[in-house]
Amino acid sequence: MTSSATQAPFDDIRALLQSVPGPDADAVAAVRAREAVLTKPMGSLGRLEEIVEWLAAWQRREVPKVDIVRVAVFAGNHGVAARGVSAYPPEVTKQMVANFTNGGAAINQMCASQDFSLRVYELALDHPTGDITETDALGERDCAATIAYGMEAIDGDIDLLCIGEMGIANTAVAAAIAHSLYGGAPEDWVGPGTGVVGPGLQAKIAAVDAAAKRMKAEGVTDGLEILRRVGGREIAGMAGAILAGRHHRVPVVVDGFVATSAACALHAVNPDAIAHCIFSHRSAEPAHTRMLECLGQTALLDLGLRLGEGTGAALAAGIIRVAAATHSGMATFEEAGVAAKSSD
Ligand SMILES: Cc1cc2ncn([C@H]3O[C@H](COP(=O)(O)O)[C@@H](O)[C@H]3O)c2cc1C
Ligand SMILES: O=C(O)c1cccnc1
Repeated sequence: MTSSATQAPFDDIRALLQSVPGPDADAVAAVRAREAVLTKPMGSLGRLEEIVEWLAAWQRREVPKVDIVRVAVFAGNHGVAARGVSAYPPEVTKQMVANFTNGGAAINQMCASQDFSLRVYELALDHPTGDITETDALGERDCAATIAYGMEAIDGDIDLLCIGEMGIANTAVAAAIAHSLYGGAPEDWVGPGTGVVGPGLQAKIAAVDAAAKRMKAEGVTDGLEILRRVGGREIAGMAGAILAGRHHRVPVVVDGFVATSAACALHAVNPDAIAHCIFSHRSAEPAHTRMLECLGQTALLDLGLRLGEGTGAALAAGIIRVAAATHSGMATFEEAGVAAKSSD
């Protein structure tokens, strides 16, 4: 036993990451058995059928349901924003949080129109993280506390959690995480984000390069360490929400490029820790495709989205809800008096 005096802030999180429960094989078998007798040709609902199996595995329900959906948006500010790596000024983070509260953002409409609840987690917006080109974004205690705070997104009775973010400059930070974890060239991971071009784009490439070089020079390869040193509070919060979802039978829909970087950090520690996650969409941020490849994931949608805020996740959750309702509501061949397949 480690005594509390010698315990490091990340110890509990590492223990949770290494003790993730596996899928519910009985629930998956029940879904497959029912799928085989529903009034449609086998496999004809394509990926929707896989989604229902995935829900069963992680909700641990033989008949999955998606009645209560929550969207959790984590907001943070970044020291590296001062380097001009975004097309927008850092004040926009706080202003957009107010917009969320007042119901004016894109994610508000997507939640309202689908009857999803929206929670916004403001993470020390007046205290930006350290500039990752020169120093660590967060101390271990601060990062661990933010991950723990993110775990609260799972409280109450929910069937599905969508995670999203708001934080000016966070596509640079997500790129720094990916470049530190997966190597390559900084240009492989840097894109326009909110629309940065010219000198701003060059500054963004230089910042991501410097952050990843710092990790290389210090020999840092651990996912949680990379998250705290070149990541940010909203990304740590999303990592916590993903981890809590797994331990509380709540599957998680991960939004675009920035949200995926939180999954990358966890995946680097334990690849199985994100098996209960689905990736909502392929972001128009070019490096998202490469990031998804590193995780071995295929996103559900490809709509040219490049917003964040959980918007892609909320759209995907609508489809996931329909997949569950279709599976649970359909009649079997026997119930409907429809002739089953005549031959193989
Ligand atoms: C008005 C506005 C609303 C947003 N909603 C999400 N983002 C998105 O853009 C930011 C990341 O891009 P970058 O790294 O280029 O700053 C994040 O806040 C992300 O959620 C927004 C950005 C803006 C300007
Ligand atoms: O895909 C994303 O998460 C994204 C892309 C651009 C800007 N903000 C977020």
